[in-house]
Amino acid sequence: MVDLLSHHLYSSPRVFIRELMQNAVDALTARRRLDPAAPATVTIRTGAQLTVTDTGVGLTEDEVHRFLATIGRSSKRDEAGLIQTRSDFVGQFGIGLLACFVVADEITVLTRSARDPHSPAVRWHGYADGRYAIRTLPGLEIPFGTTVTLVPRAGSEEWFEQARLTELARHYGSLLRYEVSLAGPDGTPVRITDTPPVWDRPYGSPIARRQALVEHCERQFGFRPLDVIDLDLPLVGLRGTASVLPTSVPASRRSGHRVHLKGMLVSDQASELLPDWAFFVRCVVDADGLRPTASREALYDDETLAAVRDALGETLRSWLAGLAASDPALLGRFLAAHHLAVKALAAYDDELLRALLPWLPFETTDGSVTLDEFSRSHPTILVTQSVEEFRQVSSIAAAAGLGVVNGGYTYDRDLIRRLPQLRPGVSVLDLDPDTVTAHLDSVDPAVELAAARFLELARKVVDRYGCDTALRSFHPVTVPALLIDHREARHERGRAEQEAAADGLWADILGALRSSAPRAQLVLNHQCPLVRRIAVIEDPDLAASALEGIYGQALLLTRRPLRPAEHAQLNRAFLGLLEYATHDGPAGAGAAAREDGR
Ligand SMILES: Nc1ncnc2c1ncn2[C@@H]1O[C@H](COP(=O)(O)OP(=O)(O)OP(=O)(O)O)[C@@H](O)[C@H]1O
Repeated sequence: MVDLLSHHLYSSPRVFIRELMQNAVDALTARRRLDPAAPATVTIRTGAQLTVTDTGVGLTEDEVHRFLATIGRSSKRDEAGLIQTRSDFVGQFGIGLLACFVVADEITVLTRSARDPHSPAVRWHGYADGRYAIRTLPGLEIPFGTTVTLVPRAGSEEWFEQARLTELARHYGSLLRYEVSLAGPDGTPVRITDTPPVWDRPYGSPIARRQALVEHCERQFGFRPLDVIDLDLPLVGLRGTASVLPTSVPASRRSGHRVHLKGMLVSDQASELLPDWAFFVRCVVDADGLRPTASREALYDDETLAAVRDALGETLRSWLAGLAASDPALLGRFLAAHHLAVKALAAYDDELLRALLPWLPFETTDGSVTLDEFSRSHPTILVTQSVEEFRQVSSIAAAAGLGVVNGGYTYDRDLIRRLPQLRPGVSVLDLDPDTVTAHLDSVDPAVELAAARFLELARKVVDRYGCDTALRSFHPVTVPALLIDHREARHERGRAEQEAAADGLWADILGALRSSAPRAQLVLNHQCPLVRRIAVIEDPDLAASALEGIYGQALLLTRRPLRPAEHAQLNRAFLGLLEYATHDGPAGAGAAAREDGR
């Protein structure tokens, strides 16, 4: 058991100093309960051996047998042996001292109980193989308290080196609530504790306090925060700060928070302290009411932790909502870095959305603007389902005066859809192909009639690809045609292709899935000079090849990945046109172009 609990429980030998400091501090807490005026110091001395001396409650011989010498026993539980989360003690499991066996073969504890002033001091020797020996020392001149001595095992000397030990003791113990100091071989003590914590110190002014918190964040996390938010949950005795990162970090590179329990650092990587969406802050907190796991290296994931997570999330949420009113410039800088996190949050929170709506940027046909701004010029907002759809229609829709928002990014579509609840008078519609075509100018009936033969041919050519044809007039004139297509139409084409390639039962099943999805539409642009020229080509084969080319180009304009059948179509169209451009016959396109000087 000694081996299991010392070598296998902890992630690194370095925790032994944390366990020693923690036992000393708990002993001081127990002594102060007996005598609030008792001295309360912990002194660590290192050299050939390490000693940790406290002026704490000490142990009687009987207690040494019961608590120190028995694995899993602790004097820090209640009468029934239950762990009291809200007690003042850090320890609770009765195994911490065993961490010392990672770096030493032998632990010596010299202790004298303040609880029973007439009982003599006791010296206990514990060995890594589980044996122990006890000796009582006559006389009462040894002061109350305890000294633990470790002699480094061969190979573990590095952990006893003064500089390393100072750094470790500060890492774990800087917020411990009693004074801890450390002296090296020359005997000069340095302070380990740095209390009260930076957020609880008295300052001359709020500006001075803020400056101190900013500098503290720079030291702890290495960045200058946009803002520092106070965290305070009296119910679990939690206090601390959340520092707002100045730049965005990918959610996948999220790092955790520094959590102290009753002053002792439990983890500097605790990500479970805050909700997932709060990846824009790094926290340092000290709490009384949270529980550590047995290795004291992580937080125990219980209901209290869940409630703390919610409550801290609420603190951040109200900070955000408050910022809109108190410091819009800061909010602007914050959103420039973290709008994705805020959108994630606003997607589930009406109040926050209402507060932040004027500030959240969206990609629209008017550029990157807020929805409030956008809805002023476009009371009907059209939303695309995907980024490709947006790219495909945005220039044409903008030219036609339509207001389109890119709904393809995570959260954006959900947020836009909630806009009418918050801004009555604004309507939000999904952008479908019919909406776009309806807004493109129709051509004069006479023009349409004149182009009837060409349109008929176009219909025939693109029908093969499950697509309808229309002739419209729109800007920009350099675009010969627009392929308007939605997801269901693409899906239906894919299904039809599979059905054609399949046989027997499978074809029947696919046939049964046939849907009446709206067909894609190739909208030819009558404003485009190229289309006008193609419309009057006499040779039907050349006209068909040109239409194949136009369809292929419109397909490329959609910027979506092409399916094998679409690649084949492009290939055919390209080769067909090359064929015409290069063959020598009298009706050859190359010859025609040469003749009229083009
Ligand atoms: N410096 C000390 N002064 C007084 N008693 C001590 C001291 N160190 C250890 N003890 C006694 O030994 C017991 C066992 O210590 P140990 O560190 O193994 O466990 P713990 O502190 O109770 O719990 P945890 O495993 O959570 O650290 C303690 O409960 C305490 O009674």
